[in-house]
Parts: sequence; structure tokens; C-alpha cells
Amino acid sequence: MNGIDPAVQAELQRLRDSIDNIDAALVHMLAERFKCTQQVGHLKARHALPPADPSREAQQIARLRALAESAKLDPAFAEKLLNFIIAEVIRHHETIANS
Ligand SMILES: C=C(O[C@@H]1C=C(C(=O)O)C=C[C@H]1O)C(=O)O
Repeated sequence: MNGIDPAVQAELQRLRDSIDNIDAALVHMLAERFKCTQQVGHLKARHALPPADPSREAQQIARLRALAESAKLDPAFAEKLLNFIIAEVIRHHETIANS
């Protein structure tokens, strides 16, 4: 990065500092979400409820797509991200149910 104009370098660093803060916030928010979903997993296992709840997921996806649209984020991306997270949660719930 030696030949970069110092003003450009400073702007790049300012933006990357914000990106790093946002990434840290995402990790903390995901950790909190997984703490909640782990509790849901134990509750479901105790009461013999199935790990996945497709109707709840459909509501969450519809809500998140609408929120994404109003935030000018690609709704398809928001849906993919939520599905990715939920798949991991369901995997955890299956592990809890089988333990
Ligand atoms: C957490 C739950 O379990 C599963 C995971 C979900 C999630 O990560 O939001 C949503 C629905 C379920 O498929 C739940 O039923 O609320």
C-alpha cells in the first residue's frame, strides 16, 4: 500500500475502521441471537417439539424482506442470510434433541 495518496489512505482507513466496528457488532448480535435460540432448543427438546418451525420461518422471512426493502438492502440477500442462520439453529436444535 506504499504508493497510495495519503488522503486516499486516510479515507480508506476511516471506512475500514467503521467496517471493523460493524463486523464486531454483527458478531455480538449473532452471539446473543444464538444464546436465545439455544434456550429455545432446550425448551423444544423438553416438550418434544420439532426443531424446525416452517410457518414461523415464513413469517420471519416476509418481515425481513420488507425491512430490507425499506433499508435499501437486497431482499434476496436478507432472505439468504436468514436462511443460512436458521439452518445452523435447526442443526443445533437437532443436536440438543438427540443428546
Ligand atoms: C428458534 C426457533 O427454531 C427454529 C429457528 C428459527 C430461528 O433461528 O429464528 C426459527 C424457527 C425454527 O425453525 C423457533 O422456533 O423460534
